[in-house]
Amino acid sequence: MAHHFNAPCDQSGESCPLALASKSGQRERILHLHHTPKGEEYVNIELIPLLNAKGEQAYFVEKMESLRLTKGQPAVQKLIGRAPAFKRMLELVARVGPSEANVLLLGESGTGKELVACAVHESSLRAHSPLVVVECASLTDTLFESELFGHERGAFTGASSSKAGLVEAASGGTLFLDEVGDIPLPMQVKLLRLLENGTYRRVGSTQLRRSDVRIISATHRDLQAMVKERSFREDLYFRLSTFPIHLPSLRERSDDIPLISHALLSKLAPKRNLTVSKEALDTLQEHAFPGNVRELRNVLERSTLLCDGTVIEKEHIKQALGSILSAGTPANSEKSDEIKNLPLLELSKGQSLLQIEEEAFRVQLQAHRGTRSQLAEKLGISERSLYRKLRAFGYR
Ligand SMILES: Nc1ncnc2c1ncn2[C@@H]1O[C@H](COP(=O)(O)OP(=O)(O)OP(=O)(O)O)[C@@H](O)[C@H]1O
Repeated sequence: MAHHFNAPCDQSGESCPLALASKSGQRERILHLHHTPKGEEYVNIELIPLLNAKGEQAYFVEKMESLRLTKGQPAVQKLIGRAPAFKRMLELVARVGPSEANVLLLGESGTGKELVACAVHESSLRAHSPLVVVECASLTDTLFESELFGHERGAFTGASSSKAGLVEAASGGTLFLDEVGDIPLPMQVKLLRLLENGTYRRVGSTQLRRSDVRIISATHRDLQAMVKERSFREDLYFRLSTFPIHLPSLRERSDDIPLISHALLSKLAPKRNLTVSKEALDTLQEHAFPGNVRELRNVLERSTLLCDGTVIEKEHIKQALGSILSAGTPANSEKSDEIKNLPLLELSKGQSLLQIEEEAFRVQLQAHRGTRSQLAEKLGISERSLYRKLRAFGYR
């Protein structure tokens, strides 16, 4: 069978489109993972019941369609996972992709929001036009407007020529607003106008311009709470969240860890044919992974360096995890000495974890002499998370 089960799909943990359509008596659509001569691919299956003269279900029309492929390796195929929570998420992606609805991706850092945004764009009718990513967290208030909407020559000091904004660059395609919760309030009004009327003005111009973009936005923040505390406009929230999709954390789909680990290892060390022992996988599955797939990737990368053979063992994983966890469980004595020599932070009584993080962050920031991307790498976080922290701790 295309889905590689010995029994029908509904007896193998998947929903059966035929069973659903015969029960509901109406059109049903579902996403299945099929094994084809080209490899595994996600297929949209649509079942439509046809009635006979007596109004009884007599036939079913079945339509199968691969998720649209537009690039060498489409984003949806880079998204690895089979766990029920992950499949439910992918099903929503397949459902909303071909529509024009604005999508809001909600999920912790490292859960794959950018990959999902690409998958939505690639499965849309806009797939052959650009997908333009706007890192909202990295833009200051003034930069935000000119980056997004462009500016005219002389609009501000340094504007020696006019420049098109990202909205214009995305025309006909998709604008991905990453970390949309970080958009400053005055800019939220301008974004709202773009969403409501499809119009905007370049900085320094009175001319109203039109734009045809679909908006996908993403955030790890609780936007509803931000609306309640009035730091995010309610009208904008409703416009952006026509179709919200929750991206499951790795904790919610720890069954996927073996599969993702295997795929990541073949990319991290393509020539080494590495496998992960059962005990090592158990250790990975017990870990909470606050940094989700990005963190798993880092842990595995470290493990490949710690392992000389072809099997990554529990000890390698523990050591790799130990170097990102607190000094509590040093993996070896050398490490323990290294940790002992670290400067101790003076903690005052009642200091919150956030204050401790802020203090540690400040120390690292002041000592750092390289680029921001090097600092992010050193801290084991994404550059976007670094910008978020800089903003949260008031450095910009
Ligand atoms: N399901 C997945 N399968 C394979 N790789 C994944 C998956 N989800 C995320 N990744 C990988 O994890 C890393 C982080 O993904 P991505 O940048 O899309 O996350 P994010 O949610 O946008 O994180 P952040 O908000 O911190 O930027 C990337 O290297 C991505 O390729």
